[in-house]
Amino acid sequence: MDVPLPAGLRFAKMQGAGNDFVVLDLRDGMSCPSPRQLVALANRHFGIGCDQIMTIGPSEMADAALRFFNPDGTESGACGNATRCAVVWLGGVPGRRYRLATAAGVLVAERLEDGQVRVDMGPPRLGWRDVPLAREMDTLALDLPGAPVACSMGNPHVTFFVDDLDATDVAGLGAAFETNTLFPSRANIGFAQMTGAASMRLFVWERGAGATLACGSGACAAGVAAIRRGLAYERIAIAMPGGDLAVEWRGEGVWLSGPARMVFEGRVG
Ligand SMILES: N[C@H](CCC[C@H](N)C(=O)O)C(=O)O
Repeated sequence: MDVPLPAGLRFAKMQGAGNDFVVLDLRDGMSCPSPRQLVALANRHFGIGCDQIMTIGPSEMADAALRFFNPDGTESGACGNATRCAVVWLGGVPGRRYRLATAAGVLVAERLEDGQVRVDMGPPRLGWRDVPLAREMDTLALDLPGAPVACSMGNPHVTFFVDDLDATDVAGLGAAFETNTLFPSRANIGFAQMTGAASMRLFVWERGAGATLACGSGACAAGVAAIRRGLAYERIAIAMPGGDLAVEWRGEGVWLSGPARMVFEGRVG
């Protein structure tokens, strides 16, 4: 890891349910680090360390434009927890609706009176080409062991329903399925255990990041999967290792709610 870090780069460290982010505000003209520098900044030993880097840029059609980069340097079209953190960074005025331009579309988000932040992640894309899959298949039960459910939230998600999450090899199975040839863009792999008609436990192995303490778009995908399978109704409480999220889906946009916190601000040496 001999990539020189961009000296003087100002950043913020934020987290949502333990999913942690380096936030780079480029709206005042600060240049975006190179892809190799982004990888170095995300490294937890040689850099700042995070699950994703989020850049916040100017936008003519929204309050800001967001981009998301995994620690392996790949860019994602969606990142639910980072999007929620962006609302806090932009001021987080309760009751104000923030419009955030992303590769998956312009999302609407707001700070709730209890301090949590919720975002409309847009509708799930349920077709096999949307995920995307390498060949035509029913996304409600993929032709894979465990017959998982697939969708896109602007990024590809596959959700397995398991009886005992603690007995599930999340890292081994997650890494194997992430790069399965059925997923030409790879995939985020979720493992969900229903704990009631309106609740589940969820672990996610993230594409390009590995196991994280929470995954916002993964929670949306798992909630949609449960509702499509008839395992839950419109709103689901989702307990993840780093904290609790909530997902609501009534057939249109998927609303993701949860905590979003500033941790510290810093400057690269
Ligand atoms: N690793 C994901 C992006 C981050 C998703 C997650 N952190 C979230 O909150 O949605 C991907 O490559 O699609």
